Amino acid sequence: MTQSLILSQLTKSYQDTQALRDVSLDVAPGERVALLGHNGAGKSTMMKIVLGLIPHDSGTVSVLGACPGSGVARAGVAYLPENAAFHPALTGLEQIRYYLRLRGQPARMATDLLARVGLADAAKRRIGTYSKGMRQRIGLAQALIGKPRLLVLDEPTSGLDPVSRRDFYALLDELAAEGASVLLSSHALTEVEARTDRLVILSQGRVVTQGSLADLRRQAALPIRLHVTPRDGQGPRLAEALPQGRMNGTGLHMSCAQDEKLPTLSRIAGLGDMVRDIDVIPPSLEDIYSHFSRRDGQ
Ligand SMILES: Nc1ncnc2c1ncn2[C@@H]1O[C@H](COP(=O)(O)OP(=O)(O)OP(=O)(O)O)[C@@H](O)[C@H]1O
Repeated sequence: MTQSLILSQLTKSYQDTQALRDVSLDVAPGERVALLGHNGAGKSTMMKIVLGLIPHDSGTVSVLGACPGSGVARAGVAYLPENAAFHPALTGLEQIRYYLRLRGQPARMATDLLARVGLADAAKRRIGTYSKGMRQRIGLAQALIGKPRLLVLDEPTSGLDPVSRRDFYALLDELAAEGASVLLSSHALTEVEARTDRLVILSQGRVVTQGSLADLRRQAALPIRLHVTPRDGQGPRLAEALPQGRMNGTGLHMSCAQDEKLPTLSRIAGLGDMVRDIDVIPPSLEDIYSHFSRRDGQ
């Protein structure tokens, strides 16, 4: 399968700042990839290079099999900037019709695009009266013009409420199922954990790790946390039987290495009627992200 995006040993410096160092990354058709990193990690620089807005210093970039910024790449790539600005006096319908005309597409497609992003009811209202989430949806409707094969989305859900975020990711799921590739940056770790296929952690311009959450979890090999709830009146006995744990008002908290999980669980199960319940809490993406960022000296 031809990859939608291939970055190979990409570097980029601005005067004395090295923004990207030897970055290699592929995105396949239908794949949703999240780019994670602290402020200044190089996410926007990477996106600008993919869009053909700035040149890179060395390495290679293939966007839909073509050079970034070429006719083929521009026709197949959509971009949603973090703070998309629109004309406040235009209605959503007028704004999208305008973009359709610019892209040489029939203006009548605007109604369908607005319905797709959940703005059918607000289509005839001025954008100046829209909430931030609604403006973001206008941005997404604009990005969907011409059925893009690669969507580049810079912090697309910042400032959206939880329901709008869920709707946004549901729409990305549909686009990915139709074969579109998605490269998005985000600081909202919990949502990308559940809604993307692969995570790429960028730190100081370098890819420190990438993979599915399960891959990253394996690589990080962080301890698993266990929460053991005692039966009524059994707390003191449980604390004595599991001295490595820490008892608080809700139960006993302890942790163990990944490869100790099953033996530890069977030991706890062997405590019989002292135990009411066991919760196994794997490391979250926040834990994994901090682990890799710390390892990189941040
Ligand atoms: N035009 C520029 N001139 C000089 N330095 C720049 C320029 N643009 C970015 N940089 C520097 O390059 C590095 C990477 O910046 P970039 O904007 O790509 O990071 P980012 O990961 O997108 O950050 P954020 O999460 O804050 O948007 C930073 O050190 C930044 O200061």
